[in-house]
Amino acid sequence: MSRVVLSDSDGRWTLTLTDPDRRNCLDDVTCRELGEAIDTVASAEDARTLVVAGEGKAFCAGADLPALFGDASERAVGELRRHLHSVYDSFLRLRRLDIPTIAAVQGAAVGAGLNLAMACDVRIAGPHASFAATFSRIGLHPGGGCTWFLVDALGRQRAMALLLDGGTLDGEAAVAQGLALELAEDPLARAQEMADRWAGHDPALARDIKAAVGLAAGGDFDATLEFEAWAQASSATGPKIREVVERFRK
Ligand SMILES: C/C=C/C(=O)SCCNC(=O)CCNC(=O)[C@H](O)C(C)(C)COP(=O)(O)OP(=O)(O)OC[C@H]1O[C@@H](n2cnc3c(N)ncnc32)[C@H](O)[C@@H]1OP(=O)(O)O
Repeated sequence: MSRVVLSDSDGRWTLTLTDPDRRNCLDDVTCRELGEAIDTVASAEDARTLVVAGEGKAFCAGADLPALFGDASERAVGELRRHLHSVYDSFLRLRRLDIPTIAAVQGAAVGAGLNLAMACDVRIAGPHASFAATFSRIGLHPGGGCTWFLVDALGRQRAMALLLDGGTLDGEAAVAQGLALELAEDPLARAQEMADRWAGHDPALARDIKAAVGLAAGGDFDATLEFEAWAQASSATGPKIREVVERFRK
């Protein structure tokens, strides 16, 4: 049975991890399916938004520890690194999607599962959500972009403390610290409502806003200004802005 289900409603895609008994943890099979699903969305011409969700109690329990690390001590570091890279590459492809992506986090997002949520543009936290950067607690150096994601969302000091503590934020703390956007009783419904709204934009506008925010978050102010200038000029020929301009024309 498939561990990842993809559905499309007029370009508003939803990707769901469907292995609740194992808390949607990630082994090679799940990662391959995740990668294929993300590639399908990337090549869908009608794609406007993507919501990522997990079935059951947990959003994603991170690496299937026995499957990924069970024989780690017998493997050469270089070989293990290549394997981990392929695991991470499968879902970090999410970051390369040029459409807005939203994680609906209803339960625990742990380790690589936290990274999966962080690879989305926005996170909506349910009442039982938790965001666990437990790598150091289980003796692993954080991987899969976790340090970048946390510095980006929390700032250097909080990221450092969370990573060294191997700590967990509940939904409320995640929202207060900027790791999640908001709390919702039903995070999937809220994420889909948001996606419906964003899917109403001209796709080029949404894509360019995402690209500009990406540049801004990368810290390159001049490149952001240059990009915004180009993208704003290019959007200025669209029908919506013309309609608004006409309304104000004397
Ligand atoms: C390269 C990447 C590195 C990383 O990602 S490091 C982080 C690795 N992940 C973890 O350390 C999280 C481990 N899991 C948990 O802490 C808990 O689970 C949860 C908080 C996610 C959920 O707790 P609860 O709802 O009480 O479920 P349950 O009884 O612990 O688990 C249900 C079944 O799921 C299996 N399972 C859960 N997480 C993993 C995992 N990460 N790898 C392999 N199996 C996992 C269990 O063993 C068990 O199985 P059975 O029902 O047969 O007893």
